[in-house]
Amino acid sequence: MAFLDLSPMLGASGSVRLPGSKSISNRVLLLAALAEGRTEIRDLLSSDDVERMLEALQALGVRWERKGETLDYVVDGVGGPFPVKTGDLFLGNAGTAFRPLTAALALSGGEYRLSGVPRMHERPIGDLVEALRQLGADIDCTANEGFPPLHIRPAAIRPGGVVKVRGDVSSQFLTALLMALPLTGVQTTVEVIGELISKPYIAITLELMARFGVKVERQDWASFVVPGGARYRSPGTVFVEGDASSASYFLAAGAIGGGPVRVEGVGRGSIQGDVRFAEALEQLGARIGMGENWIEAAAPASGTLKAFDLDLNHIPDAAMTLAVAALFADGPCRLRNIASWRVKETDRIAAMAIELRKVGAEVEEGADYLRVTPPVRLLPAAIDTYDDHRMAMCFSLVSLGGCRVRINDPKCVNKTFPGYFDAFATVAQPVPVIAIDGPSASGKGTVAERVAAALGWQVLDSGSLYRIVALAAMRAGVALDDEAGVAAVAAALPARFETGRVLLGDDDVTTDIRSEACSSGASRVAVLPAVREALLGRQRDYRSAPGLVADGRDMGSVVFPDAGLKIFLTASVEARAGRRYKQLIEKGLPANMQSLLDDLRERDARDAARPVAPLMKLPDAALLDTTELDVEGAVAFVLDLVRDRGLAAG
Ligand SMILES: Nc1ncnc2c1ncn2[C@@H]1O[C@H](COP(=O)(O)OP(=O)(O)O)[C@@H](O)[C@H]1O
Ligand SMILES: Nc1ccn([C@H]2C[C@H](O)[C@@H](COP(=O)(O)OP(=O)(O)O)O2)c(=O)n1
Repeated sequence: MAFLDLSPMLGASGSVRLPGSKSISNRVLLLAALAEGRTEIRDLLSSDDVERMLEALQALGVRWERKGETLDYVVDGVGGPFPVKTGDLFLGNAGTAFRPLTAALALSGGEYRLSGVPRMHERPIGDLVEALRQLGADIDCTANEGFPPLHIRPAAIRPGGVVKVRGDVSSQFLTALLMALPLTGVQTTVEVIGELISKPYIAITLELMARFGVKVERQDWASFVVPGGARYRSPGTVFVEGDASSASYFLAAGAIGGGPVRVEGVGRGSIQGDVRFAEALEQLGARIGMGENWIEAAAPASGTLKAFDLDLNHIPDAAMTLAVAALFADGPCRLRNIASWRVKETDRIAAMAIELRKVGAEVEEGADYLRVTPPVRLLPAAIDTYDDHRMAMCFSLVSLGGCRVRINDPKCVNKTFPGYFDAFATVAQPVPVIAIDGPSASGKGTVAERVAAALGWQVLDSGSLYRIVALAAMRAGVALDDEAGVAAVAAALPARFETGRVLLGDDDVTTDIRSEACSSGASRVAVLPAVREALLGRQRDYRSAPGLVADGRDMGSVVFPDAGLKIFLTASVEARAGRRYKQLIEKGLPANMQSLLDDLRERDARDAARPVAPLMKLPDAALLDTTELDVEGAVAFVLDLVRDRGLAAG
């Protein structure tokens, strides 16, 4: 399974230009297709769901063209029902394509089959089919009644009068019906049964229909009159606003990670209901700024988000972002009136509960609510995303808690936001790492410790972990070439570092691990891939604010490939043997110059030749040869580079 590892972040600030709104993109495409005249659409969203709509329109005889490599399209409207009267349409998991096309095709007088991915076939559409049947449409649910796939046949449509549709499962049924009804040319009233959910999405529908010349008369949110003789007419050019739901991740990043983070493409003038996510964030204490076409969020003055109890029916999609923001609140939070989550790309209430628990939260799941109690400390976890773009985007925010997080199947964001993780990387600042790799006795440990002390950062002596593993394996009687056996020792290693001391269980092994037996043992267990894998997460957990200096052989290549500074520290083998000799004698340990030289040569060869994580100078590492350089000189070299790259704050 493909995954993306996000590093622990220090914070977030900056600015992001949002991709186009999915809701607006797919509505505008359909309206432009049904309208008379040519419509120019600017800044259309480029994503899977929009692709599905474009393919379907083409198959139905609508001519459209993309202007070069831009996000601007031209659609030649067909001025009524679709001209192609038969078709077999695959619509993936795009609800914003499936529902409106179902309604428009049911009233188009042709024979069509509509299907999608397996999850699409689990998402209800019965209420819409029922409403269309009241108009005389002939629609078959070919697998299970109430669910796609669908088979539509030509039928005598009886428009006019009153059509009833349920509004409490998905507001897309009402949207679909309203957008299709002008095809009949007859005045028809739609009455909503049950409390209409997600009203702001209906507001988008009405606003866009009006721009295409059809004004629907609304009485409360209960009944809607589509006028007779109404026809869609192209308004000429339509600009697609930035996606307000996508904005929520960046605004939350600003509120959690210090900020300010600004999103451009939505603002005060937006017709999307999800801009009200900013108000919800404000209730959590975030500081919000807003202009005509931008919104900005920063952390509360107190630094911590306030616990909340909110009815989120009006912003069902952006509300998912609040479930993850709850991890950063100062107490238990409740998200209410979110039952529609259960019929989205996945059962989002269930999925959210499972994944929030993985990072340490206590979660209570109800039919239409979630209660999230934030953990004292976030736990690193691999997050499953359920083919749901919003799950993937939401959980990227965990990294802002200074906690690494793995996102499984990160490409699912392509549904609405293919460049999401790149955009996230432009506002989130990873905890900085200096990776110092090089051969034995080149001075890595000494330099790493001094640099860390100068910066006030954490330090990781990764070699000592391999040494402790070798010692623990020898003590447990596990042969050093028994890969599974040593890996098991490594995975459960009860090792701790305490001010200058190394402890294995309750034993102080500070001196023991420096013995020649442990040095050569470490070098032997370090060639075993399963051992390296077992120590990977443990090493990455040393990365915490304000920064980390890590030394070893593969700090820059494997453990922290995104390190802001990589150093390859080396010296001639004679110089290194001389240093090691002096070091051992000073510690009162036995030492022999010739055997140290032989041993270093042998270990250099083994470290460089092993197939996993071999020792080498990476192309992006700075070379530091200390054969003729003292410790102070080496430390100054590294600190100069830190300054040049602006790696340390202040
Ligand atoms: N640039 C240097 N010049 C001289 N001696 C050094 C230098 N860097 C380190 N040393 C000494 O060499 C010895 C080995 O260094 P150490 O940090 O343990 O190496 P490593 O971690 O690379 O095995 C230490 O006693 C250290 O003081
Ligand atoms: N990141 C690391 C660190 C050390 N190792 C191996 C290499 C060495 O043989 C042992 C011990 O490492 P350490 O840095 O303590 O060894 P030296 O003091 O340099 O001899 O572990 C590794 O493979 N990967």
